[in-house]
Amino acid sequence: MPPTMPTRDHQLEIVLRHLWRGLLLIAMLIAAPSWAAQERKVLVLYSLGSDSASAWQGLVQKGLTAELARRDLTSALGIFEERFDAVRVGDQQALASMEPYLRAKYAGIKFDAIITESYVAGRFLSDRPELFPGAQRHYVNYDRMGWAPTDGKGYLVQADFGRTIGIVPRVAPKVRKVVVIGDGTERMQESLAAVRKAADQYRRELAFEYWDNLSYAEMYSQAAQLRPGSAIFLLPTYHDRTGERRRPVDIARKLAATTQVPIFTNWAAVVVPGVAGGYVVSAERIGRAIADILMQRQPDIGGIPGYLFDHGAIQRFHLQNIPPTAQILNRPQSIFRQYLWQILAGGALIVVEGILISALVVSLRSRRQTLCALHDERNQLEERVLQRTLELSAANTKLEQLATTDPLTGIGNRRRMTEQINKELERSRRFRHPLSLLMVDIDHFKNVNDLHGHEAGDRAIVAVSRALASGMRSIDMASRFGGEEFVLLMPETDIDVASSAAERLRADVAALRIAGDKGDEITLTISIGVAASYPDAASPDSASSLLSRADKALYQAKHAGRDRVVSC
Ligand SMILES: Nc1nc2c(ncn2[C@@H]2O[C@H](COP(=O)(O)OP(=O)(O)OP(=O)(O)O)[C@@H](O)[C@H]2O)c(=O)[nH]1
Repeated sequence: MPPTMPTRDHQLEIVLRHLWRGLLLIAMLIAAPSWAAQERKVLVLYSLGSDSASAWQGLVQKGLTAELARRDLTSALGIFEERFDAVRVGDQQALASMEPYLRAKYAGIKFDAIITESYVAGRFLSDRPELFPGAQRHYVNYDRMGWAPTDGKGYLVQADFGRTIGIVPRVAPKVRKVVVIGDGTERMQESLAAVRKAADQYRRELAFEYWDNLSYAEMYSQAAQLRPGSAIFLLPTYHDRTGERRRPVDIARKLAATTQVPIFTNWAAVVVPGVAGGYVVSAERIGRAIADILMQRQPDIGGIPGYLFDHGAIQRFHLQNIPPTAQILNRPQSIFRQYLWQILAGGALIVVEGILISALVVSLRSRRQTLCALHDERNQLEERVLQRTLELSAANTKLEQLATTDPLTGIGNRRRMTEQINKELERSRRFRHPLSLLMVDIDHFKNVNDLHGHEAGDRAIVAVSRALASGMRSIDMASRFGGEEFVLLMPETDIDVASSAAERLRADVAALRIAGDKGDEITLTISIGVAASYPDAASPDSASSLLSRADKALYQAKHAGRDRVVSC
């Protein structure tokens, strides 16, 4: 049939339904805190014990506390809980002393409501209408299909054995035989009857065998012999044929370790690692339903059963077609999920370290660049300073040279000669050598200037200076001491050698022929006064005393007629 468009009435209905849900939600949100504020007093009666021996009770409690925590009611003072511990001590023993105990304990408390967790507690309350008068009664029941209370509100969790059996051929299509494990108790037989009825519709594809009258030893031994193609459907049994009592969860564990075939069940608490699972009643959801009743909300009883499977068993028995709504237990976490926080923390650390290292690298690089720039700058500066120093030194040398050089002849001037005389006197004293000094003066030079002009006079002075300089040893020194006057210094030379040298020089100058301006030739003569200083003399010479003695000798040479050498 083709889909039809919603009518106007239908649309209105949808809007009203949404509006109603919204109002209900607001009312519930307001109700939760007001419940706590008014502090209703509610007694929850459990059929089961509260210790670790009861896996089922543990899960119910988990669901209840989780739901209360979600509603922020964990610390509400008005919630009371009592337990019959029916499984461990037996129904009758559990019931026997509960009434006087409750009457005595809660004599001063008026409960607003009593909630029973399952049949034993429910039957106890239902059989005692005078207990806790005025309290509303809520009966949660998931194990006795044939019983319904008349004095309060019943919440029957429908055990759907059709679905619990129907899931077997769906997930394990090769299974041909299902072994149903139960016990001989009245309650179990009631359940087994329902299972038989449900199994009827699968009798063409599955053969059923019922193990409800075996000892535990027989059960495990037979289970070990089951071959692939079979499956076990384990009901929550607490007894064997001999009356021995064991918890369903322990039986399930032992069976899972013993048999080679998948184990299905209708109880969430039995789905331990190795048990396949199935369509089960969830104890945790029963706990949440009790919490809802406690808070005066409508519990989701229909949502209590659901598909639940063990991941390991799915793998081991290659189960397929698992319903998508199924809850999968013991699924191994991926390495990523397992170490998510460590990975995130490690990643964050790496990022932070990366940022720090980058900052450090940037800072180091910029520091290095700054240092390089500084280094370059310093090098350039040092180079410039060196250059300037060299230039200055060269300039100083030049200045010094200029200051001590005669510009006309290029030989040393009076200043340089005076310094040199002092140095050589010092050396002469230290090395005990004689030192001779020659004072040379061109004769009648005024006439040269007058006759040939000043420029020719200059050329004559230069010619004499060269003749003197080239006529001496390399360790001797010539200087122009004044206008046409020269002083020659001869280290390590005594008066006789100096006089001979002077004679030779005088002859050299006399041999000079200097070109005049008019094509004529100029000839010159010189007069020389020689003086010598001896280190072991009675009174050691100074520069001026040595010069003075040579000057006197020169004066004598001039006075004696010029063009001659006089020693003293
Ligand atoms: N052309 C030239 N003449 C100079 C220079 N220096 C000094 N004279 C001249 O040298 C002459 C020196 O003359 P005097 O001191 O009288 O001595 P003289 O004429 O040489 O006579 P005696 O020394 O007594 O033989 C002067 O006329 C100076 O002008 C110079 O650099 N160039």
